[in-house]
Amino acid sequence: MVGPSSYRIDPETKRPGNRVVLGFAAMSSSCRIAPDDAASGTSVASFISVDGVHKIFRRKGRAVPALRGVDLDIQAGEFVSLLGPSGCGKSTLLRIIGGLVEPDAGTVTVDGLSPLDARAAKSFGLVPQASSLVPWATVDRNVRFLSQLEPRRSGGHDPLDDDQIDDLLDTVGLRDFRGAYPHELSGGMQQRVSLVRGFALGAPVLLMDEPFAALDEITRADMRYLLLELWQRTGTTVIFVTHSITEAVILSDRVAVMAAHPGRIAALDTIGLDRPRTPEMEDTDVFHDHVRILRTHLLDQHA
Ligand SMILES: Nc1ncnc2c1ncn2[C@@H]1O[C@H](COP(=O)(O)OP(=O)(O)OP(=O)(O)O)[C@@H](O)[C@H]1O
Repeated sequence: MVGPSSYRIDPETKRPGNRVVLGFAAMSSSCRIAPDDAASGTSVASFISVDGVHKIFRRKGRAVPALRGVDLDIQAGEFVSLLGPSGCGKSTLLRIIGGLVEPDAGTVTVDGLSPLDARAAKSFGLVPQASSLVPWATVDRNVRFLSQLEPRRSGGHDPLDDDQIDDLLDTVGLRDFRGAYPHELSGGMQQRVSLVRGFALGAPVLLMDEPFAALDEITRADMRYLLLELWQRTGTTVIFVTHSITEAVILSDRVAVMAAHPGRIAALDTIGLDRPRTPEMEDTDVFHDHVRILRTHLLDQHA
C-alpha cells in the first residue's frame, strides 16, 4: 500500500491534488521541511510549524510543567493525531497552536503567521469534546451561527457558502434536520452538526479535541468515516486529539505519540494505508501493525 510519504501538495492550491476544495483562499507558505520529505530530499513547505515549545502552568504557587521541547511540522491538508496518556499535554499543544494559550518558550507559525494572527485571520475551526451547540437555535442556525456572528476580517478566510454547507449537511445525513433543535437530536447527530459547523467556517485548520469521546462505539466508528469524508472534500488541515489508537490509525496521515511529565513527542508514526480509508482496512495487517507499534510506544511511556 502507498503510504503518506508519497503525499504531495498541489503547487497551485497548496493542497493535496486529489481532493475537492470547497472554496478556501489560496495559502502562502512558510519554509520548513517536514520530516518525511527531509528524508526523501524533497523540499515541501510546512504549513504549521511548532518549534521548541515549552509550557509551564502555575497552580497554587507550584509549577506544573505541561510541555517541554515540542517540535512538530504539519503540511497543508494533512491529518495529524495527537495520542497519549491523560495529562501529557495534548490539549495544551492544540490550544497553543490555536492561539488560545501562550507558550513560555519556542515558536509556532501557521501559514507563516503567529497563532494569534492566524486566529485573527480566522484560520481555525474548533470541534470540542462535548456538544457546544446553541440549544435555542436550529441545526441550520447552529451551523451558520459563528460565521454570521463574526463578519470576515480583511485577509481572513471566507466561510463556506449556503450550497457548500448544504452539501456538508447532506454528507452527514442531516439535510432533513435543518429545522430541528439540538434537544430533538441524538448525541451522535449533535456531534455531526458540530462537525459540519467546524468545517463551515471555511477555516484552513480544524482543531479537534477528543470530539467523539462521549459517543458509543458504533456511532463513534461511523463518525470517523463522516469526518474523513468532510476532510477529503474540504482539504482542511486537521489536528485531532484522541485516546484511541485505532481511531488515530484509521484517520491519520501521521500520529504523534506524546509522553507525560513533562509532555513531549515521543514518537511519530506515518500511517501506511491508502486514501480514502475504508472500514475494510481495519482488518488488514498494515492497520494492525500500526496499532501494535503505537501501543508499544504508549506502553513505553508507562514503563
Ligand atoms: N490552565 C491550566 N492551569 C494549570 N494546569 C494546567 C492547565 N491546563 C492544563 N494544565 C496541566 O497541564 C498538564 C497537561 O494538560 P492537558 O490538558 O494539556 O493534557 P491532556 O493530554 O490533554 O489530558 P487529557 O487527555 O486528560 O485531556 C496537566 O498536568 C494539566 O493538569
